[in-house]
This record gives sequence, C-alpha cells and structure tokens, in this order.
Amino acid sequence: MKYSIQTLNKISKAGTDRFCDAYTISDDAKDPDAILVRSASLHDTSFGDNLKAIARAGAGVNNIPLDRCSEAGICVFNTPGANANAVKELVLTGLLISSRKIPEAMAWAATLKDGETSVAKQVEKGKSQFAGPEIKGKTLGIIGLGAIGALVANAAVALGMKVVGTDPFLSVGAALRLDPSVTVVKTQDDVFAAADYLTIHVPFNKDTEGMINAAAIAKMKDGVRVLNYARGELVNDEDMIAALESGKVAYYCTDFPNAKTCNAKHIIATPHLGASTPESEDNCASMAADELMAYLEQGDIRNSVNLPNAQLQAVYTKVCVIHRNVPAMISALTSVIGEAGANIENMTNASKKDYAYTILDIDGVTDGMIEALTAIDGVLRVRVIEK
Ligand SMILES: NC(=O)C1=CN([C@@H]2O[C@H](COP(=O)(O)OP(=O)(O)OC[C@H]3O[C@@H](n4cnc5c(N)ncnc54)[C@H](O)[C@@H]3O)[C@@H](O)[C@H]2O)C=CC1
Ligand SMILES: O=C(O)C(=O)COP(=O)(O)O
Repeated sequence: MKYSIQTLNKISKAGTDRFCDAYTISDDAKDPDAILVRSASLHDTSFGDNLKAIARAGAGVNNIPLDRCSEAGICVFNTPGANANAVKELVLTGLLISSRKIPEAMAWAATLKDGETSVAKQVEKGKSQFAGPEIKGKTLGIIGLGAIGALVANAAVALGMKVVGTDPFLSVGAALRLDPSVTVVKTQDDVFAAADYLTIHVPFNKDTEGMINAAAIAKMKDGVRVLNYARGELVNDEDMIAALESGKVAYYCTDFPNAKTCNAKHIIATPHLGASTPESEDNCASMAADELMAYLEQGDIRNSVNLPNAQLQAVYTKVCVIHRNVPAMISALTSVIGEAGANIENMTNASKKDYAYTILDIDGVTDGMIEALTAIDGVLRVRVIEK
C-alpha cells in the first residue's frame, strides 16, 4: 500500500524522514491520504474523498475546519506539548524585555553617534529614561495552565516571581506538573486583579475570542504588561491600543502583529516566532509523522483533537469505523457483522463529544459487509486495514 502525504508549510526533515518508502511526500500531492500542516489555513480548502487525516505539527488547530473534518470522517491530530518549551522561552524573553524597556533602549542606542559628547557619555546621561522594574517578587498572572502555561508558571517561579493562574479545565496531570507555589484561582478576574504581568495560553475558539477586551483590561492593575503568545484574536485590538495610549497597559507583547497593532505605541511584536526553533520544529514534525503513520497503517489514534484515542492489536482484518456518538451504534455494527457470518475477534470503542470510533478485528470481512456498515445511519466512514 502506497500513501501520499501533502505537506503545507515548511515541515522539518526530522519529521518527513520518518516516513518509509511506502510514502510519497510532496507539497503538491493530488488527492492525498493525509495532510501535514503548520499554520496554513485550511478553512477554504476542499478535501478529496481519499483524505483520511490531517496532522497539525504544532498545538493550535484554529486553522483547521474541525467540524467539517469530523463530518467527513477525517481524523485531525496535533502534537501536544511538542513546541511548549520554545514558546515558554519566548514568553520569558517578552517578560524581561518589556519590563526593562529593552526594545526602546536598543533603538535609542542604535541612533547614537560620537559628536560634541562621546557615545559613552550620551549613554550614561540618557540611560535613566529606560529604567524598568525587576520581575523578581512581582506577580505573573497566567490564563491557561496547559502545556505552555505550566512551563511558563514553573519558570517564573524559578525566577522569583509569584504566580497566579486559572484554567477551567485543569486536568489532574496538568495540576501535578505545576510548582506547588503556583496559586490556582477560580476566575480570570482573580488573575486580572493580581497580575503585574499577564500572559495568556489558551486556544483561540468562539469562547476565547476577544477575551482580553476593555472590560477585562479595566479589572487589571495600572501599568500591567500583557503578553500574548497564543493567538491575535484573543485580544481586542482597539481596546488594547486604547489601553496602551492611556498607559493602563504599559506594554503589549504579541506574537501576532497585524495592520492595526504592528506600529502602535508600546507594542513589542514578533512575527509568530513562538515555535520557530529547530528543536520544536523537529519535535512537532516527528510526532505528527508518527501519528499519521499509526493511523494510516494501523487505524490507531493518538492525540486527535476531533476523535477519541483508540488502539487495537489485530490478528485478522481491522475494520475502523468513525461514527456518531449516539445510542445503538455498536449493536448496529455488530448485527451487520454477525449477519454476514463473520466473527469479531476483538474490538474497541471510544467516544469524544459528538463522535465515536470503533476498531473491529474481524475474521471473514467481505465487500458486502463493508457496504452494509457504510450504509448504517450515523456511520461517517469505514476503513479496512488488511493485516
Ligand atoms: N506563538 C506560537 O508560535 C504558539 C502558539 N501557541 C498557542 O498557544 C495555545 C496553547 O498551547 P498549549 O499550552 O500547547 O495548549 P494546551 O492545550 O496544552 O493548553 C491550553 C490550555 O488552555 C486551557 N483553556 C481553554 N480555554 C480556557 C479558558 N477559557 N480559560 C482558561 N484556560 C483555558 C485548557 O484547559 C488547556 O489547559 C495554542 O492553542 C496556540 O494557540 C502554541 C504553540 C506555539
Ligand atoms: O503550534 C502552534 O499553535 C503555533 O502557533 C506554532 O505555529 P507554527 O507551527 O510556527 O506556524
């Protein structure tokens, strides 16, 4: 069996090298089995019938039409945590350079020339305008304590900061990864009130869009520094620019500049560099490649964002069914197989929100059986994987 992978964006060789000879990898593949992507938007892309999976080499999946993929039985993966350290390091950079006014100080230093007064003398005379506070002893507020938020929290503690964070979906595992001195509070408002520095690490979706707006900013301390290495859409640009103009927000660090914000006062903008390190590019691409191979070759799912995790060791033929998470689906599937006179040697089923996935190990698969499974109301896709 040959598989075709279409790469969008530049994908690290560490990832593409993992695919064996059974795969062709190209950026202009026609009707691929899978797509490997970073931040390219797929919202206006139409998907061929052959497309089985999309792997996002990275964390955020807001560039992928998840509902459309689920309905078409396309499994979408991401690579949890694989670029978290890279983002953490850029957040720490933003924290320090916004505190110490480094961008303005560097820009000013670059303008100096020896004249009546030497550069060295101008430096000593002019430096006081760039004095800025230390972060030690100050409070960092964190919205979102997932892979990145937790690393940022622990690093900030190590730098002597007090850390207050919130995450309505904080898992036990994520909580255990936090340094014990991190204070987890119930609401964003508690974080806004406490933070000298505020950093957001949540996905962009309809619940988080524009979460940092005038109302939120009003609850923050005067002179707060806000860091956004998550997504531009989480912050209301007009409200942030007004807060920077008034001085309510002292600095806004963003990895997502746009036409409105890129030249605004007291903005420290980077061009979406959070994950742009060789280490994280390798990690993400390798993890994404492994996820795709396991799914295409074995039907096994690890780290899908729209379907549940599920794996099955099979002896005979694997029949992998993506279906709606509604009553009587399993009995409908097993009836068809039983009526065809075939035996189910082993099976697994799992669900995630509205969708479910069943892997069956069947002795005696026939074309008629697969047609009948595909025709069941609520079945979105059936795939046969020969041993
Ligand atoms: N600048 C860059 O290059 C990068 C940006 N990102 C962005 O950072 C985001 C977070 O990445 P990870 O930490 O790896 O993801 P993650 O999934 O490990 O963590 C996200 C956390 O946000 C929490 N959350 C969701 N809604 C929330 C809300 N309303 N309030 C508080 N917490 C909420 C979740 O429970 C989860 O713990 C990504 O979705 C992506 O948008 C990620 C990697 C690189
Ligand atoms: O992983 C994420 O969510 C990112 O934003 C990283 O994006 P990139 O892969 O650098 O285009």
